[in-house]
Amino acid sequence: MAQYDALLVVSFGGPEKPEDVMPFLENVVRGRGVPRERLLEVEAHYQGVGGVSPINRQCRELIAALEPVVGLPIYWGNRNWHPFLADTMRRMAADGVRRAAAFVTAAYSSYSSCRQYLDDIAAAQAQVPGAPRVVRLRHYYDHPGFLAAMTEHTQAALERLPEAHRGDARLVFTAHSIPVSMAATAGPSGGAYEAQLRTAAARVAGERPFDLVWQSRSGPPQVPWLEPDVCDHLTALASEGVKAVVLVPIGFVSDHMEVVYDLDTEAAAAARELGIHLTRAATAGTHPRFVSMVRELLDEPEPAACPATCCPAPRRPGAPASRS
Ligand SMILES: CC1=C(CCC(=O)O)c2cc3nc(cc4[nH]c(cc5[nH]c(cc1n2)c(C)c5CCC(=O)O)c(CCC(=O)O)c4C)C(CCC(=O)O)=C3C
Ligand SMILES: [Fe+2]
Repeated sequence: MAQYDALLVVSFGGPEKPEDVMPFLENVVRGRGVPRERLLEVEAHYQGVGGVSPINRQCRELIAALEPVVGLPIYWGNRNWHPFLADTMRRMAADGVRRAAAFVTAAYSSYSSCRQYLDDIAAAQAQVPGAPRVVRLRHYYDHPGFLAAMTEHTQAALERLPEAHRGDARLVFTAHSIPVSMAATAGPSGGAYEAQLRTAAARVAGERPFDLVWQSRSGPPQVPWLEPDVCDHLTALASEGVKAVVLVPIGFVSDHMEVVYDLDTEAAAAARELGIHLTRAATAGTHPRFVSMVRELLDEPEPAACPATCCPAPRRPGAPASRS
């Protein structure tokens, strides 16, 4: 069993009031070539819900659920909004933390879902004299705790469909789209983001047929991203005669903005228009098996660090090679 003296929860971060929204978005897209129009559109999604992303509250709820289970002091730091990782690192150093385990709220390999978090942890450590050592807990997309939570939530979403449609409803798994080039270099030998998602989706689907599609595309339009988009896929399913769909956001671990806007607002409207009965499975959130998974990960031997070559930062013409 590895010995840690603290757990560090590392997340994306989100705005908590209307004035936070633009500075948060600027942090997310700095040097990323996301068109201004796309940014203003996304700003409107956040302002439409009062300028408050659900993600910080969800992190606090996860930490509250972890507290009685992990038996360690828990710290929390974000990449893109308060509490920022560097500020948290400073507190950890002041509290005398020497060796922390990091639990990242992203389960899969890719630059955006793995390496970028590691780079941001390292950048925060570099800013803080006496910063603790940080060991990132392993990827957990195939952990029985994560899969049990998603399987139970998928079953519950199936049961929310009208009874006559439950038998032949299609399971449609979704994850954040990423640039095709980023997908190609994900993990130690490439393609890991999609392969891991497919593994997790197949385990949750069991005997049922399923599809894996993409959501929340960003970036400049001339750059290819993973397709099909979930709304286009619903259109295709409707033309095949599919009458009921359960959306399963297997790519995320809480019901944050990408889930409540892109699925519960946009995809739900598309389904209504197409005459498809649609329900959406909850993400892992604070499901007890997801919470106990973190404890189990802490009890494992120290995981090997990712090879330095995996999930490289994408080359972005005109942008600095790396932000951190
Ligand atoms: C793989 C992946 C995950 C899953 C792994 C993980 O969870 O980390 C994820 C999660 C999230 N993405 C989020 C929000 C945003 N992502 C953006 C933009 C981007 N995402 C990307 C990838 C991912 N993103 C990429 C390649 C970009 C393009 C810019 C770049 O190359 O980096 C933008 C910019 C505006 C736009 O959407 O165009 C926003 C606002 C939120 C917060 C939700 C909330 O506030 O509740 C969360 C959890
Ligand atoms: Fe994102």
